[in-house]
Amino acid sequence: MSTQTQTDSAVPRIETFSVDADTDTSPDGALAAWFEGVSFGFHEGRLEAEDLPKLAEAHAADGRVLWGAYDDNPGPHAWNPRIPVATYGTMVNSLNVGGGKFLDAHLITAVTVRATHRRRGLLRRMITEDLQGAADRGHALAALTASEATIYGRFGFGTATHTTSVEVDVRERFAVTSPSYGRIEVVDADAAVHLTQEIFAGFHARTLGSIGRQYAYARRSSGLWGEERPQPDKALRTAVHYDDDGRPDAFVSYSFAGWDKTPYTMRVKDLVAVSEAAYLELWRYLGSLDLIERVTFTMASVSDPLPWALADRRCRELKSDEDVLWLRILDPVAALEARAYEHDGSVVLHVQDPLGHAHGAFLLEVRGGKADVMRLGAEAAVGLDMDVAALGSLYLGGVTASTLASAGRIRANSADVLESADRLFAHSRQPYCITHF
Ligand SMILES: CC(=O)SCCNC(=O)CCNC(=O)[C@H](O)C(C)(C)COP(=O)(O)OP(=O)(O)OC[C@H]1O[C@@H](n2cnc3c(N)ncnc32)[C@H](O)[C@@H]1OP(=O)(O)O
Repeated sequence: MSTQTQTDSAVPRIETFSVDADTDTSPDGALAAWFEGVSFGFHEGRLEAEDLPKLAEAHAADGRVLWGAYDDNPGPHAWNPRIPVATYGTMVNSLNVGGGKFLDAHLITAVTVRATHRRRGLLRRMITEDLQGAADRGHALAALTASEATIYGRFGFGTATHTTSVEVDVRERFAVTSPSYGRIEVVDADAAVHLTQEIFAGFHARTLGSIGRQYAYARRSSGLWGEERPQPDKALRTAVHYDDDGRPDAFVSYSFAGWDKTPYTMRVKDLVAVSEAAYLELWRYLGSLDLIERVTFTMASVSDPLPWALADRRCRELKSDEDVLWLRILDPVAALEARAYEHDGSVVLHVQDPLGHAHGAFLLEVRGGKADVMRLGAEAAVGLDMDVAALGSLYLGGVTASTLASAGRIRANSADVLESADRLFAHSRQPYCITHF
């Protein structure tokens, strides 16, 4: 499928296409040119022709829609004009919105604009058109993971989940004190590709804020594919934890940083567990690796139980806190009715949205954990007033209305309204997303 929009030949022509079994995967095809555009935008190397069929298979499996902006007026010696000067991609995957509920999210990825064409409104053009399309197709929200935190707020995205980066000293003083169970096995890549998918499915089903994973993930987490290319990553090892009944309930994939790096370090690439107990078992395993002095993990939960399970909690050093999921509410009625609530109550929200999708006043009423949301007239009394990006941050309960009010991101007409909004949006657990896309 391929569609074109507009145009006046002075501005790049935008084309969108999807990938299927018939897509040309030769180095001269539009798909290869699109990948070259993405690689250029993220400062990666040129594409290897042999990788194209596998990359195409992955993009087809994800149901991605690819956007390219083409400059039809290139200079005399310009790089191949078939390579887009801007790229953009979308796909749909599920977001866990708590209480065993899921919402299909419109995911945005692969956003690049070539330096020669930047700051002329190409991103704005693509994202504005795309968000309108997603809203027209009935998506209640869009999501992305951002390369820089300064880009997407203006388009209505707010940070909704965070992870922490930790370094753990696993020398003699390291000991996990929680009760031990089950067993660990090192598995080969072919088995790992299935096991990591199965374990992730268990994690996704129970974890607020989790986004379903794209096709390449299990291949990269198992070492069948590397990070840069769909070729084996021979340095990556995968260990799986099985419970007492032999069911796989956690995996970790990791690689050694090398003998020239001290302290000797194991880097966790991916670590997924269906329960806290299984998570701690993986740490017990990582702590048992001979010759290793330090383990690094960049995707720990902000409510990580590890320090509380260590004999010496100072073994775990917190290095940084990073935003992961950015949410953009497109339809406040559908989005707010879809999520789970742990407390009853009601609040009137006034939402400012420069793009219009979520603009308006809404009464959110929760009874018996079920939400009803009604659109009100502009004259409705204000409870909370916020822009749509703040609503995206509030949506999964990763930050409270009070904190956003303290930061000047929300205005409340009384302390009582803030307090009831805090209760209404709160989840007993912090949202945790370990999918980058
Ligand atoms: C979901 C993802 O894929 S995240 C990956 C994003 N991509 C990258 O980081 C790759 C490197 N960067 C780029 O390719 C480009 O600079 C992009 C895509 C970030 C921006 O593309 P452009 O076409 O230059 O953006 P555009 O001209 O439409 O700018 C729109 C607005 O965003 C602002 N903006 C754009 N990029 C940035 C930035 N990096 N930091 C701060 N503001 C930015 C512009 O100033 C403009 O603001 P305004 O309209 O409010 O005045």
